[in-house]
Amino acid sequence: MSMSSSSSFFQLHSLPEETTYEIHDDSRDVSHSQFRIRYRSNSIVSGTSETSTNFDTLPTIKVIGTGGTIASKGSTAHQTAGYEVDLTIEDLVHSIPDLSTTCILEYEQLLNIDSKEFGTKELLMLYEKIQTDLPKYDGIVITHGTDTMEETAFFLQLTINTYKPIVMCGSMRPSTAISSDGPMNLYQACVIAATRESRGRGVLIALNDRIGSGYYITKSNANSLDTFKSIGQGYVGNFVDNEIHYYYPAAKPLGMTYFNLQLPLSEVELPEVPVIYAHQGLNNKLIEVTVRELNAKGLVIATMGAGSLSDATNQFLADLVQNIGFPFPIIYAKRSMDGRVPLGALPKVRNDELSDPQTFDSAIAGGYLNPQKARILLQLCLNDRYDLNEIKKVFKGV
Ligand SMILES: NC(=O)C[C@H](N)C(=O)O
Repeated sequence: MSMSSSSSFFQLHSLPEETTYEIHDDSRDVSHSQFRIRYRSNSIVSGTSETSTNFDTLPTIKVIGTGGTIASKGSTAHQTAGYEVDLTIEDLVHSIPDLSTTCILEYEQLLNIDSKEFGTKELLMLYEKIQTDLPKYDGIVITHGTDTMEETAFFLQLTINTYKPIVMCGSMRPSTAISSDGPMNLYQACVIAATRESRGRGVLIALNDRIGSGYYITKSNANSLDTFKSIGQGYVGNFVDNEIHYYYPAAKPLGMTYFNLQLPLSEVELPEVPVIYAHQGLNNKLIEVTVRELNAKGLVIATMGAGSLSDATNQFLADLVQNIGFPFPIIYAKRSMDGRVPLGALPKVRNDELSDPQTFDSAIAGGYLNPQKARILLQLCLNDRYDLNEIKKVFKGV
C-alpha cells in the first residue's frame, strides 16, 4: 500500500488538534527505499531527511539527541557494559531504515552524555529546546540514556503541556553489540511520533516494542531489553511488524499538575530535595546530616513498604521539622517498584508525652510515585513556592 495515496495513520500533518479514538489501523509502510539526508546548515549536528514525497502531507518530526547507550560503542560485539558514548544523532538517524513515506525527519544534537550526567541544567536545556521546537514540528523524539530516562520523561510531562507526541527512546545494548536494540527503538519512536493516534498521550517511552507512559513507567531491570515497566498501570500500546496498537483512547494520567517554568531559565535553580533510602537499622543521623549539609528544602524518603519507617525514624522526622524553622515537606515514597503509599499510611507521632499521636503536618504520601519522580514533583512545587497545603493537594492526585 502506498502511504501517500492512502488515508493511513502515518499522515497527520494537517489533521485537527482534537484527540481521535481510533485504536489501531492495519495499514503498513512496506516501502523501504533509502531516504536522503539534506543538511539544514553546514553544521554536522543537525539535518533533515528529504524525499520526493509531498512535504505538505507528511508530519515533520524533530529528533533531539542527548546520548546514552543508544549512542554508544563498545570494543567487541559481545560487550554490553563499560562502553562509551561515541555516536552522533546524525549517525543514529542514518542507522534506521526508510521513513521517507512516513515523515520528514530533522535532527539535532543537544547533548551527548550518559544519562547519569543529567541534572537540572540538562533538564532545563532540553525543556527549552522542546518548547522552542514544538510550534514548528508535529512530534518530538528524544534519544536518551535509559538509566534516568524516566526522570526526564516525568519532568517533561509536568512542564510541557502539549497534545503533540513527545516520544523518548534509548537502548539497552550499545550500537556495536550483536542484536543492538537502538535502531529499532529509534525507528519505532519516530513512527510513533509521526502517528496521529499518539497525540494527547503525554510523554511516551518507546523501547523493546512497547509504548509506555513516561509518567508511570520505570526502569525495572539494569541489563535486559525488556526493562521499562509500570506493572500497575501497564503499557499504553505496542509496536509490532510496523503497526502501532494503542490499547486505550488517548489520555494523560489523572491528577497531574502542570508547572510553568519562569523565564529566564538560566535563573531557574530547582530547590535541593535529597532522597534517603530507608532500610533495616537506618541511622537517623544520615537524615539530619543530609538535610543540614545540603540546606535541603524538602525530603523524599524511599520507605520500606507503603510508607513504612521505624517508629524512631518517624519521631525523629517529626522533631526535625519542628527545628528547621520553615515548612519542610517530607514525601513518604516507596522503595518497592509497584504499589502506592496512601494517605492512611502516614505515621502518627506524639508532639509531647501527653498528647495523642497524630500525623505531623510535614508528612506527605507519595502515592504511586517512586522516590526519583516524587523528588522532581516536590522540586517543581517548591520552585513555584507552593505552601505545605498546596503541596499536599498536588501529591493527593498522584
Ligand atoms: N542503557 C543505557 O542507556 C544506560 C546508560 N548508562 C545511560 O543511561 O546513559
